[in-house]
Amino acid sequence: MTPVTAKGDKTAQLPQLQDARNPGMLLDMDWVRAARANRSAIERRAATLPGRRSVKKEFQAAWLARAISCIDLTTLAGDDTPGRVARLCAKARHPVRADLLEALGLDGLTVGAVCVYHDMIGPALAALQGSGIPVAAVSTGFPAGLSPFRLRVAEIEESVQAGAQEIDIVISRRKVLTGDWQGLYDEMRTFRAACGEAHVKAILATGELGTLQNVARASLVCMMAGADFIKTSTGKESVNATLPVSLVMMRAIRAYHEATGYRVGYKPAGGISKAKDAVTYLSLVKEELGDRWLRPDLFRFGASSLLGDIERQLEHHVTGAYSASWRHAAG
Ligand SMILES: O=C[C@H](O)COP(=O)(O)O
Repeated sequence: MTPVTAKGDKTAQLPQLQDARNPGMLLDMDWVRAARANRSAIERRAATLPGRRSVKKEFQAAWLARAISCIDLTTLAGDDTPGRVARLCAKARHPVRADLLEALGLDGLTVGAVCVYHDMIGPALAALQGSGIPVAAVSTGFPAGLSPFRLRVAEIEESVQAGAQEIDIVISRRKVLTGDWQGLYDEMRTFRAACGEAHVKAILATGELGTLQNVARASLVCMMAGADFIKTSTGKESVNATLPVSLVMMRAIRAYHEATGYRVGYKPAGGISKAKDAVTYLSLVKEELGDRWLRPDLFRFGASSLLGDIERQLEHHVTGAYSASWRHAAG
């Protein structure tokens, strides 16, 4: 077995890099209108990604450990209970069996955050106390974002008050579909202000935006309005995170960084449940945005069931055998 410590990324020991938070800028409609997305070229490029052997076998464990450190371990179900959230948080603290972590030289590895509905912020905070793992709350009438605007803003304020350090808001899809970019900008700006010190992730719900061009434009508008992260999906749309959408959003992030100097984070979410898909996403981030984005302050997976498969793969890396997937139920 190749030790991760040899040449791999010891995620748990990464120094925290502190970038200035994206303050946003005035809405630049010329830039928004100029944003284009060539669907066939993007789909061609995305189709080549999963087949490419961009991660050598000996580094796979290190990449999987990095993926774990970037997971927003999520439960967003109507039947969530404090008990379920406490179990998820225990998994967030110890995402991989201690003997495997020790064998890999990765003591102290945790996930990036735990993501819950507002009602579960308290139980999550209690279960994560002292761990340094932030609690993220979905907000603004998640997942549809169709409750009265005043209530959506109040929901953010209540979640921040309750102790959420990250707020995942949903944008109004109709503002994108009707080309109301000023309306989207104003809404996002208000959400960002309501978050205060809490970081805000803007969920675009890309599966409901119609075109990749709309995805590119909505990404730019949300960043101009001060989003700390842009996120693909709620996990509740019929189409969630995809590689073509990820390419479009990452290129918007790159363009925004080149123009303003500010780094905005990226969070693909929904339907990512296999370790090999996680590695494909990480490779794409590396190629499109560079190594600086391969850290939890700039990259997260929104996932409820990815961790179990990654743990299985790590177990295989250490022991040479696969365990049954039911043994990795939580996460
Ligand atoms: O933001 C996170 C998503 O809701 C998780 O989606 P998933 O359950 O398909 O992993």
